[in-house]
Amino acid sequence: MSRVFVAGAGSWGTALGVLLAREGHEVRLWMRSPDKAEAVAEAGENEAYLPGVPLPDLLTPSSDLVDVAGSDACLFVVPAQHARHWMEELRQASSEAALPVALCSKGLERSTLMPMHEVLAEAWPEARGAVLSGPSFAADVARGLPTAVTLACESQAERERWLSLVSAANFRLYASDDPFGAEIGGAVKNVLAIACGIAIGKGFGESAKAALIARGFAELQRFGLAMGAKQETLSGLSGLGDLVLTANSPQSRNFSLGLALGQGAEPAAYLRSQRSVAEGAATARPLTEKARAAGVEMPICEGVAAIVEGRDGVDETIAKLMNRPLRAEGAGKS
Ligand SMILES: NC(=O)C1=CN([C@@H]2O[C@H](COP(=O)(O)OP(=O)(O)OC[C@H]3O[C@@H](n4cnc5c(N)ncnc54)[C@H](O)[C@@H]3O)[C@@H](O)[C@H]2O)C=CC1
Ligand SMILES: O=C(CO)COP(=O)(O)O
Repeated sequence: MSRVFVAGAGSWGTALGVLLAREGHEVRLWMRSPDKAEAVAEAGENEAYLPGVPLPDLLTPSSDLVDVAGSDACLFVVPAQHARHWMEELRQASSEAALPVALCSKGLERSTLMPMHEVLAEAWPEARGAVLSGPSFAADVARGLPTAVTLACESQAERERWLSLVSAANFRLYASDDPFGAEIGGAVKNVLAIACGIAIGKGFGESAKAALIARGFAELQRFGLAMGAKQETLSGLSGLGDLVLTANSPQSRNFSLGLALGQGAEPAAYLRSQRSVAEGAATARPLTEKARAAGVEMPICEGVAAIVEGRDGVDETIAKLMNRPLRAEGAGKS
């Protein structure tokens, strides 16, 4: 039995905490508010983020960051735009310990354009980072439905430790030595899922969505390869696998955001009305800035960035995409 600190008690942090506690690990599920931690403990359930899932006895809700100090491992599940601050806090609370930290958040930091493992390297340099990513809706994992995801880190010994810690009967981990590639897939697919939601919200139908998935995947590969990710990672669970899941289901917050935008919702107002995070909204711009700096074209992601930031309307963006010069298919340069 290990002691695991789960930083972030949204739906995914709670589902992962429940999974580990069911496997016999002692879990501290950290959230910012002491009142909320008390209410969750009393209810025996995280009603706000994962309703209907009883918390196992081995899971203790906590608002105390110092609990990280005695832990064997940390799952980091705080939304990407708040990650740096909480990594710095965890570093202090853990006495700068070289704790194994699995990054489970999917996004790029807006102010620096960095993926989470680069943020971790700056904010908590002693931590030993890994990436846990793949097609996995929190509600599915919490219900014990069969799920497979990627666990990526450079050290083989660390990978093996993570695999034995986090694998469970219906939660299958595949090992990868490409943490950067695993992160890129998760960050980009959220932006593409918004595009697919928009297509459905506009009433364009399944054929249009399939075209967006295929051309979006070409963008994901172009960008990932230019950044040094491995092709096998991009076409694996954390890339193509998660794109297929997220781009096809209203269970996805990113897809649902797109659906609402396609039906005429105003981006900022819609985002303000949501308790849950749709990471693609904040990641779209840093992603496209990073791509442009690397000379990689990502027209679908550019369109999403313009729409969610209110710089362009849905109809204008679609017209621009459809009027691009005709070209050969393939991931290529553009
Ligand atoms: N929900 C899912 O099925 C999955 C989510 N993820 C990723 O996990 C990460 C967390 O998402 P969810 O657990 O779904 O969150 P959520 O959308 O269920 O809840 C948002 C969480 O963010 C917290 N939060 C808001 N402002 C904050 C701040 N300033 N500092 C710290 N925390 C703050 C809220 O308290 C809440 O716990 C995201 O990067 C998401 O992409 C990854 C795989 C699956
Ligand atoms: O990352 C996810 C599933 O793998 C969850 O997707 P959403 O954040 O769009 O709900």
